[in-house]
Amino acid sequence: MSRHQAYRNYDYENDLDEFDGEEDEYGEGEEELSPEDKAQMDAGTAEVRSALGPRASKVTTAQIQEALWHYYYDVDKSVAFLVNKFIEPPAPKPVPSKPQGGSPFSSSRTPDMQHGMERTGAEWRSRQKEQIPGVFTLYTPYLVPWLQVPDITARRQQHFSFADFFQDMPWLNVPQDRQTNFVQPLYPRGGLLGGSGAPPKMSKLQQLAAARKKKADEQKLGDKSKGDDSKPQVKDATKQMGKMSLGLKDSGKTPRPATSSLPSSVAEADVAPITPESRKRRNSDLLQLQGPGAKSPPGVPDTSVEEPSPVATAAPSIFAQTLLGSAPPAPPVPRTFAFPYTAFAPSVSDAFSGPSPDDVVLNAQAKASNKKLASATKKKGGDDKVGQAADGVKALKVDDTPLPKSKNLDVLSEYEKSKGKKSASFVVVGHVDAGKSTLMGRLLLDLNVVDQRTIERYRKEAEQMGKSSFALAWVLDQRTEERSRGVTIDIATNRFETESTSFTILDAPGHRDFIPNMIAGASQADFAILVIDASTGSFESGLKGQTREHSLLIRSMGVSRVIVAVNKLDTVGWSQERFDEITHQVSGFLSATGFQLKNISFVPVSGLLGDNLVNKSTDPAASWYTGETMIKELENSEPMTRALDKPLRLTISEVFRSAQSPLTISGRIDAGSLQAGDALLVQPSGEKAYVKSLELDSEAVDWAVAGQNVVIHLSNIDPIHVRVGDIVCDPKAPVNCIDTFTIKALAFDILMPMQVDVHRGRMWAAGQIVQMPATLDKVKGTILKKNPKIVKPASVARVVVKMSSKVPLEAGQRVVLRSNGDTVAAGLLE
Ligand SMILES: Nc1nc2c(ncn2[C@@H]2O[C@H](COP(=O)(O)OP(=O)(O)OP(=O)(O)O)[C@@H](O)[C@H]2O)c(=O)[nH]1
Repeated sequence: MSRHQAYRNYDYENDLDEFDGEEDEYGEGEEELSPEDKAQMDAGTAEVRSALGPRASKVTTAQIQEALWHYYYDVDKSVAFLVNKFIEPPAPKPVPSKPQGGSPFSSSRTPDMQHGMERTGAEWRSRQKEQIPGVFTLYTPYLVPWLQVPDITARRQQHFSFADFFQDMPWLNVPQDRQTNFVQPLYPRGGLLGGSGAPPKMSKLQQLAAARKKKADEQKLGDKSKGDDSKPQVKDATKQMGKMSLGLKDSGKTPRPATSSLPSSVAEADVAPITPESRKRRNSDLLQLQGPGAKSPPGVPDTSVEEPSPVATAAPSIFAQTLLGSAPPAPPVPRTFAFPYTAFAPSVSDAFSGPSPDDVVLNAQAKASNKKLASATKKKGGDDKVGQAADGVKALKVDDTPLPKSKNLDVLSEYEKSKGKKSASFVVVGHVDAGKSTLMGRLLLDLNVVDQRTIERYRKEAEQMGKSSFALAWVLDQRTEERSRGVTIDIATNRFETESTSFTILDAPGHRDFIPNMIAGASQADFAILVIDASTGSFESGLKGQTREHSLLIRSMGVSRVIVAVNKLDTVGWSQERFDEITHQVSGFLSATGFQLKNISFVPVSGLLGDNLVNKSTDPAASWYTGETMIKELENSEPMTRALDKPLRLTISEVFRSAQSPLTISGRIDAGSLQAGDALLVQPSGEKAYVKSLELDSEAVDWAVAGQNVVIHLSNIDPIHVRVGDIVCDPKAPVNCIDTFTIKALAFDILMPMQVDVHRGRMWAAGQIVQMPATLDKVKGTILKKNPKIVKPASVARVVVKMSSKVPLEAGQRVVLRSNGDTVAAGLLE
């Protein structure tokens, strides 16, 4: 039950009913006698009456019972009380008109009352309603219930005055003798270790000892002045004391005003003033100790001059002085300390007297090439060596490798003139185990890119690992881990040629853990092959899995043409019905994703058996299909329009060492062109490099244009500045590194200000959605709502993302946003 429900259901009426009993003025109900009390009271009343005899008529039953209650049914006490108060009261004493000192608090507590104070407060209150006649009750319920004073009736009769009652309270007329005298407390004395505090009082014995010591000190000083060396032990002890009392001088020298915190004897002493001169002197002493040539290192501030005012040092305590006498004068102790390395100054200064290892290398290079690069090393010794060695290091940084020669070709006109094949890249996507790698392996086998013997070898090896069905997939899955696990992990590239086109395969992993690699593949593709597993149940599970996500991603990456390979139809007996069902469903969600139906083709295939890949299926069960083979569909696919005349942009997909260069890169040219000898800029490192040579399809070429996958051998750059995912660009029109960008994003999931991973090709960076300025109309791009708090899935929104570091990004590029392993959005940089 919630608290609100509990409050709602609370039965106030009922609970209040429980307290509707009569309450007295003190908030408590009247107490009634228990049956036992009542019986005891009745018996006690009878006993009191019989004890009083005929006098019993002079008291009422109530008075008897009150007395009994008061005295805990003690009949004798009750009788005595009744006799004294009601039957034979004593004659009233004369009451003084004014109280003579003292307090009614102490005087009014009669023995009678003190006995009676054995009842509880509640009992007192209950009794009030039945007061004994003639008893004045000054009742203060919480503070002084015992102020019920039965014997002050007389005072009441004389007009009780509160002013009199409080006459000597502290805030009124307090007599002098009752006023408080505040005595300063005794604080613990300091001074044992020379701390603060007044000089401690000395006992007579201590005074005697001190006087003796003083006398002995005076005698010692006299002896010293005479050159008397007869008491070495005392002298040693004094020396030790001198060491303890650093900075103390004899009272006769350079007196300083005594401070109130020091004992008089100590106040006579003084802390030796530490002047800049004394510090300098001390430092020079130290440097002398360290050896000739030692000096403060350059750039190190001279603290001996700049040190602030001296710090007071501890003086010997009175106790110590009593035992050992006052401290003799001691030399001032430096408060500066030498820098630790100044002690090794000679060796430091010698460090650059000879040629450095760099100099040695430079000299060797100069000898070999008859260049005089190492002129700086001619001079030996001296302070200039440091600068010269630095020059040598600088010289090392400059790569003296001759710049590669350029033919200065007009690449675009060369490209126009060339009658070469068109080149196209396609990415193979689909749910895990849909048969992507097997399909591509079979395609390469049927195209004779891979020979049958290789496949047989793979088959045997795969059989040994219990994965014989993966033999064709091994054509693409080359990594040991991929083969042992039976899954593609990274993008596998391969290439083949047809009569008209040079194709690059980008085989993407289907497993959701490797989506970033799939994104990298999709970012390089002109079109895509979407592989669907047609076997029973697999198509359905694939639709829930990566089939849909991959479709969204390739569209988001700008791929508009897709060939759907309805695979493994051999497992369903080449069922046309199954094919039609899959075609219907997939075309539905692909068109919903943004693909145009005219750009979607469906081919029923068996990657394992090779049906309808390069050759038409010979299976009679597949005779119903009259369409194109997979390879024909590929050839019919036009690659994307190339941005040939734009500045060079290439995303590095591989970095490796080759026979031609210690630094070779490969990647697809996204825009522009390049030729051997060109200068390149690598971002984000900002380092310049040169194209030593380049290759297309394993053949050396002079130039390459957008859309081609090229291998570039670089020179004049350190490999540490080049990484996979970096952008190679034209130094004259470089891509800038930014940390904040705005994209027009298609939301795959709910978007809100949140942490995201930003993917662009192989580049990855941590980021955060910091703003969502608007949701947009999908078709027109007009603003639907400004500053939405969240963006729903399948909506298009303008989103601002801030990354943790600067990365090369520019307008027109496509990025994917992922969060917690899921793709949440993808879009185009604005
Ligand atoms: N019967 C039959 N089996 C196939 C066919 N194509 C692939 N397979 C089998 O499906 C399994 C998975 O094949 P892969 O090529 O590794 O699948 P994949 O899509 O590349 O897998 P990932 O890249 O790891 O997502 C293998 O055992 C193949 O032999 C086919 O057309 N028919």
